[in-house]
Amino acid sequence: MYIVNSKEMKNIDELTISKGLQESILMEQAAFSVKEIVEDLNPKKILVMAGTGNNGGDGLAVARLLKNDGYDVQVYIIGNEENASYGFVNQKDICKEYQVDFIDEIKDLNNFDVLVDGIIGVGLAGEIKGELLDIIDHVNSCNCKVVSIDIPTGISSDTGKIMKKAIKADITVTFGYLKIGHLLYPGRSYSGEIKLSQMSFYKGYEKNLKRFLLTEEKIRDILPKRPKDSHKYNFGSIAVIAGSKEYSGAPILSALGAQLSGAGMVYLITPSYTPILEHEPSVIYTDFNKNYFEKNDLIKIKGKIEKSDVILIGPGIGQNSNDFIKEILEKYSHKKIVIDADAIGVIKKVKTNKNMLITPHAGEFQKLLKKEIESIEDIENYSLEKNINVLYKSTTSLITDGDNSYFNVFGNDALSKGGTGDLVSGVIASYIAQGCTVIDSTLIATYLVYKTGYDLGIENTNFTVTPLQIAKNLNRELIKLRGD
Ligand SMILES: NC(=O)C1=CN([C@@H]2O[C@H](COP(=O)(O)OP(=O)(O)OC[C@H]3O[C@@H](n4cnc5c(N)ncnc54)[C@H](O)[C@@H]3O)[C@@H](O)[C@H]2O)[C@@H](O)CC1
Ligand SMILES: Nc1ncnc2c1ncn2[C@@H]1O[C@H](COP(=O)(O)OP(=O)(O)O)[C@@H](O)[C@H]1O
Ligand SMILES: [K+]
Repeated sequence: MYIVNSKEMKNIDELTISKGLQESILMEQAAFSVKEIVEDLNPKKILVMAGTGNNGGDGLAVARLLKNDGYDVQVYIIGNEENASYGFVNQKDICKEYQVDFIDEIKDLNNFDVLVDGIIGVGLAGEIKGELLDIIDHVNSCNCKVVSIDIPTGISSDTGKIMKKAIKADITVTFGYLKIGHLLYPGRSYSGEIKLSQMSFYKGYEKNLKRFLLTEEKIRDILPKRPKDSHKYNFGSIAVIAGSKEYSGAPILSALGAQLSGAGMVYLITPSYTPILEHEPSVIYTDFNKNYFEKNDLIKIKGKIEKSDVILIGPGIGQNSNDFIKEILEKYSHKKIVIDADAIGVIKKVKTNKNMLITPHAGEFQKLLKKEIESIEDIENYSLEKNINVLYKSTTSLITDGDNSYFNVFGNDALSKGGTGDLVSGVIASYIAQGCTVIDSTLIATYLVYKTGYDLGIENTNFTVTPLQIAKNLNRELIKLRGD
């Protein structure tokens, strides 16, 4: 499913209109779908708040459709009508013909049971100012159900950020395509339930789109088949190079993630003792009885690394092994490498390539970027400049190779526990070993871990789910995906 930004949406609108489909037809389609959703709320008294752009035009059309069906509806216009869009003016003229009731003052919003937010949509420019600030406060403090048209007023459709103030919607009805702002927090929570309505937009533009929502359907398409006539080396070998005296649990979660999701051989190499074999005896285990890896340890593990199709480096490795990590990244840059946790910072010092994936959370990415992340483009541009694949881990995770990006929205707070990331990187390495591309492996792994965490949270509570429990239950999603 495609995701667009405001510029792409504008281009799609314009291209559709250039094909001969009039703007008023699109507006009627948009308004009709909003009207049906408002009707489902069984409202007695409705207020449509209309801005003076096309989002307001949609709002006016909704008011007219509701009025025509006998609903008690009033319209309040916000903004300067001198600069109104043609769509707004046209809809206002039609509203007058249909005797829609306009009010020029709102006293108590609690007199209405449904508010329709047709104030500003994807045309939001800059921060909210002036009288609208108070109106938004008023809307957010009332008890009515709020239905936002296209995107809640005040949420940037490009970043999901609140542009000073924003309306908190119960339902957002959006048209044709999801916008980035619906998927990234805080926009994601301000949007409430999102309803996507079909429109007659010209689909020819879709070839230019490069952002997608990760769906179960996509995972079904890319999940590898396991041939019956096979042996362990058909499913790849992984060298998990992880851990330190301080963090001996992280390697366990990574190795379990790799072993319990289908890899053929998992070598776990840690500096200090890690009781992995108590969890899973099939892992091939080595440690060096020391606190952290040093550069000269490389010679001892060379054989295992060279036998492996994939290297996973970083979980629990600490800050003292940077020279060792750098050496591995340089020497084995021809192999697929998943670079996680403390190993991520080391990529600043090496030449990177598309065999590599980094898996930073927001804090780790900020350190790489040396500034706050302003938008999805910051992550995509970094991926392009560094020529590296990125899994940006957050409440909405982004998976990108710089050219195409996927949003994963399956996770929730059941995952907000130390160790979830270690598990994710292990599962990613597993699917790379099984022959999937780095990006597909990241899609599959994040889907499996997040969805399993989500489902376990429903059964047990999000308080109690642990990464180990998720690791042991990865089979559940796989059973569903296989269709057994
Ligand atoms: N043109 C089309 O084909 C379609 C457009 N649609 C609607 O049109 C909307 C986009 O319309 P527009 O491009 O006219 O833009 P909007 O109506 O979303 O926003 C522009 C209006 O908001 C005001 N505004 C912008 N930033 C502001 C700020 N910071 N503070 C206060 N006021 C601000 C502007 O003065 C202008 O009146 C979509 O979100 C959607 O609702 C739908 O009807 C679907 C079809
Ligand atoms: N509230 C949340 N909603 C969705 N995903 C979450 C949430 N909290 C954590 N996650 C996911 O859980 C994982 C945590 O990874 P990370 O912070 O690296 O953990 P660790 O380093 O302790 O193993 C990431 O994939 C992140 O996207
Ligand atoms: K809106």
